[in-house]
Amino acid sequence: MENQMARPTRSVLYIPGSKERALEKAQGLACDAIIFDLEDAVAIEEKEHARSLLAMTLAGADYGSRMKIVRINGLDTKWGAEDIATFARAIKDGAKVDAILIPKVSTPADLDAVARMIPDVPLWAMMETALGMLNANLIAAHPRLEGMVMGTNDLAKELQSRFRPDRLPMQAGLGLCLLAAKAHGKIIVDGVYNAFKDDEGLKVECDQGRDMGFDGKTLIHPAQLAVCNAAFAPSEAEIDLAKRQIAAFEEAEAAGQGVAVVDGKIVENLHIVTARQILAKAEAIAALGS
Ligand SMILES: CC(C)(COP(=O)(O)OP(=O)(O)OC[C@H]1O[C@@H](n2cnc3c(N)ncnc32)[C@H](O)[C@@H]1OP(=O)(O)O)[C@@H](O)C(=O)NCCC(=O)NCCSC(=O)C[C@H](O)C(=O)O
Ligand SMILES: [Mg+2]
Repeated sequence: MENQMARPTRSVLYIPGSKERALEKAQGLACDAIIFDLEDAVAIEEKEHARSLLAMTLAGADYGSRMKIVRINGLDTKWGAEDIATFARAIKDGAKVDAILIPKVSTPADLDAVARMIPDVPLWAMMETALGMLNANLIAAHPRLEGMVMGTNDLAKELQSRFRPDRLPMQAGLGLCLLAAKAHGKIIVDGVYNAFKDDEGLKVECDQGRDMGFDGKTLIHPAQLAVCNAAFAPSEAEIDLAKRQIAAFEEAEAAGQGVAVVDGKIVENLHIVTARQILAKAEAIAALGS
């Protein structure tokens, strides 16, 4: 929870590393984090171009406080090793990269392999294989891991499941990864909503992810930012309730009581922890100015 307090990750926008205009536009978009993608969003014939364009962009462009995450190709592809070598060099030379995101992580050994090749940079894991779901606890425990990203498209492909607005087929995987991330204090963001012109469907999925406890959601288009930022920020009602709970609890404590009652519901010490987290998150978002 510490990471999340310090740096909101409500909206995490994918940008194909090959798209110069999108790379430029993102410097002014209201996203908390960016995944600069070299993997599935980049066509095979553009892989090398995307890698060098991205390394050059991250050496010079100003993405402000947005977290900058580079998604490499897997080490089982012909581009993975050179992606890592390029960004290890670029970071050494001053390129601003906050984390390297590894696709299709199935075991902690997948993280070890990259960790050996690029020291000192936090690693993030795409959680998108059936084996990855089953190993989520071991993956989340990895000392170099900072964050997890649900890859619901690849997971659906492996499961041979069908899209449902309630995401019933995804629930086991989402739940396992969420439990693992929370148990080990890592950031975890939800998968993408493919229908980028369907704001209503996006809102339903954002609300579900927020209700479950995700720290934010990955997105594929700038048009999805506003809905997502709103869904993952504390609402006015939540902020108001948190303040009233803290005040009521402090009053109860001063009177020698361990429990207060607000809006007909009990408030104990543990609820105050949540209330303070809500206020801290609201403050961190306000400090971003978006
Ligand atoms: C989905 C898109 C291909 C749509 O692109 P396009 O037709 O160009 O959209 P628009 O014309 O509506 O774009 C309007 C302007 O916005 C800019 N733009 C578009 N997308 C982005 C973006 N992602 N980031 C920044 N800026 C963006 C355009 O340049 C236009 O700008 P302007 O010229 O000023 O008008 C496209 O959105 C896209 O490629 N999205 C990303 C797709 C992607 O990254 N996919 C891979 C990740 S999903 C995944 O695989 C997750 C996981 O691994 C899993 O398994 O689930
Ligand atoms: Mg994927």
